[in-house]
Amino acid sequence: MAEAVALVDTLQNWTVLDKIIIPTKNPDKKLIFGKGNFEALTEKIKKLPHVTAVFLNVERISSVTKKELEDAWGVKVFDRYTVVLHIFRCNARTKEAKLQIALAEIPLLRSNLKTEVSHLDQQRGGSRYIMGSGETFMEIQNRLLREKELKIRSALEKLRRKRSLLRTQRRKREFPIISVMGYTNCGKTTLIKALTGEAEIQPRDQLFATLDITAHAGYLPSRMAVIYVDTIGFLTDLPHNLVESFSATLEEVAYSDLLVHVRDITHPETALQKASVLSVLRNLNLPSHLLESMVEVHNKVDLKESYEPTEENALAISALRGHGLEELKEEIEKKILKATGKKILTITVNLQGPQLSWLYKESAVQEVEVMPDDGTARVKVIISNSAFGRYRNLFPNSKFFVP
Ligand SMILES: Nc1nc2c(ncn2[C@@H]2O[C@H](COP(=O)(O)OP(=O)(O)OP(=O)(O)O)[C@@H](O)[C@H]2O)c(=O)[nH]1
Ligand SMILES: [Mg+2]
Repeated sequence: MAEAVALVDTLQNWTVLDKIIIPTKNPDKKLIFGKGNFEALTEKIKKLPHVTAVFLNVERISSVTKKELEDAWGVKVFDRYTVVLHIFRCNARTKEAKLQIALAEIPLLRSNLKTEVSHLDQQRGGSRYIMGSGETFMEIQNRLLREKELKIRSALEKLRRKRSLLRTQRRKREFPIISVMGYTNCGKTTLIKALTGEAEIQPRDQLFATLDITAHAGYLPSRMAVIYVDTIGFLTDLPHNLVESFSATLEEVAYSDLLVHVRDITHPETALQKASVLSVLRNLNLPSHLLESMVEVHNKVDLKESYEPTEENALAISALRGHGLEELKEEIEKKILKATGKKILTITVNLQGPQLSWLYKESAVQEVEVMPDDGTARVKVIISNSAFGRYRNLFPNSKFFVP
């Protein structure tokens, strides 16, 4: 119920006047309430003079049901899908987010069309051809929708290619990619802001504040540069594959080196939220090591007195107050090194030799400490196992140690 209210409150100028919990039957069925409940509900709605809409907190209702309820109550009726879409519409800033919303609306338009046409047909008896075009009204509308959909898809495809290009470039430059994901409003954006120190990032106390996937650079304790990817929040009972913004998030998740799962442990339904996120992830056929290495973060601990995670391996933090971030970075670094098959080493090189320039080319040099007395330098590098093997073949007498 709290979440349903939060969804409505996220929309400007919308307020909840009254709320009620009643059982629903199969939402695919035309009648989703029992007769008695339906009558009680109708009476309740009629008694509220200022009500302008009814929000049924179910995944989706069919357009037939929607029409029937709207006729009975004389107000608009929304389900989770339409409310979330509306939030998206209000929050969309970029071209991509706007296109994604337009695409997510197509199935709604299509099912509305069906209801509309069946009404027309009842009125006029059977389908008719429009002005000798050889197409019925339904066929024309369907064709227009199809054309619209194709246009949106191809525009989105262009943007997606751009994103995949960026991804390839990130890969080439060997920045490990860390996807920060979790339920909506759990603090993903706040955490990325804290980890990267990027001042322009704006977290908001709102469901679906973030609608675009963005990448932000940050540093781990050994000064390894990484990319944090901010993603769209999850929500229970939503057809995630239908909403393209989610698909893009899920695609991005599959390409990362590490997943960080942020949880708002102050939320009354935090356990349910976790289960919901994990169940979407499990259905994605992600490489199993990504799921196994996932870092679970318990956020907003500043609001709880002396909080201790019950889950093993979970890290307690406050993204807002900056608690526990050093431990989190250490943990991320450990897992990134493992995932990418890299190690951090300090290698002693002779400054007269070619070692240093070789290391600059083949590894990520973090620090160079020159020893003026003997013409050597200690070079701290992040290097892949294979590159280090080659280094040792080329320079067999080299000295190195793990810092
Ligand atoms: N008290 C407290 N509030 C936090 C903390 N982290 C985030 N918040 C608040 O939680 C709200 C949501 O934060 P965001 O970072 O926008 O959350 P998000 O997960 O990016 O949300 P969406 O993009 O909407 O899915 C904001 O009001 C934050 O200030 C925390 O550690 N402590
Ligand atoms: Mg966000």
